[in-house]
Amino acid sequence: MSNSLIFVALDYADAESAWPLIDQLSPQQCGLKVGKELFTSAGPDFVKALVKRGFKVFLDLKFHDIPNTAGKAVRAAAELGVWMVNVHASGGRRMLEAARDAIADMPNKPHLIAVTVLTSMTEDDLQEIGITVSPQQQVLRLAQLTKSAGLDGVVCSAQEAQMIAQQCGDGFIRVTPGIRPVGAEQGDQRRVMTPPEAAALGIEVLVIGRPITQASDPVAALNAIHESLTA
Ligand SMILES: O=c1ccn([C@@H]2O[C@H](COP(=O)(O)O)[C@@H](O)[C@H]2O)c(=O)[nH]1
Repeated sequence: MSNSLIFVALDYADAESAWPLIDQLSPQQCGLKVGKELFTSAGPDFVKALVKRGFKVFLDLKFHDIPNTAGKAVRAAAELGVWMVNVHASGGRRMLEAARDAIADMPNKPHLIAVTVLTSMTEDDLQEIGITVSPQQQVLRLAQLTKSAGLDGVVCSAQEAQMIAQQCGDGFIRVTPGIRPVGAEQGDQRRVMTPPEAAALGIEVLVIGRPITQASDPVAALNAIHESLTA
């Protein structure tokens, strides 16, 4: 049996388009990830409705701003009752610490994690923005910064998950998008892995969007992924 949680990335244009799938899901099957597109159109009340239904919600807004603004945004996100919120690690130590401090007094505070290197990015993409190390090296640098700033974990690709466990220790949450079942379209993702391979690494959270949401039968696609983890 796999210990990896699957979060379905609800990358829909609006709440109306997202509800038909949500209505067929249960909190025992998966968590739900709400990103920039759906949050911008559906807003905080939609997120609260998912929380009220008992789902673990990952509010994936990837805040990246000056420390004061990022901290206040993280606090506002946490007050929606979500399970996990995130910022970009490249915002730097003071921003990460401001985000951490902004929710420190909350009794049921969400997990606070930081994005390292987007799973869509390659070494060439990093070069173009002036980062002259490999994605792996940059992920490690940002994961170590995130850990030392007192956050709970990182978003990385599954390809870096083992290295992060070795360097940052058990209990540091690894959240991995870029998960693609065999035969699924890669799309814009570049650093990818299949669900069984990722689960075998003990990755805590697998984020899966289009392979589920764009399948002709999304619930069957999710069930097939679950079955592939235990096969
Ligand atoms: O590095 C990152 C950080 C976040 N994401 C998000 O995860 C999902 C992936 O969706 P797929 O359809 O399975 O590609 C999407 O919401 C991204 O915004 C990421 O892919 N990589």
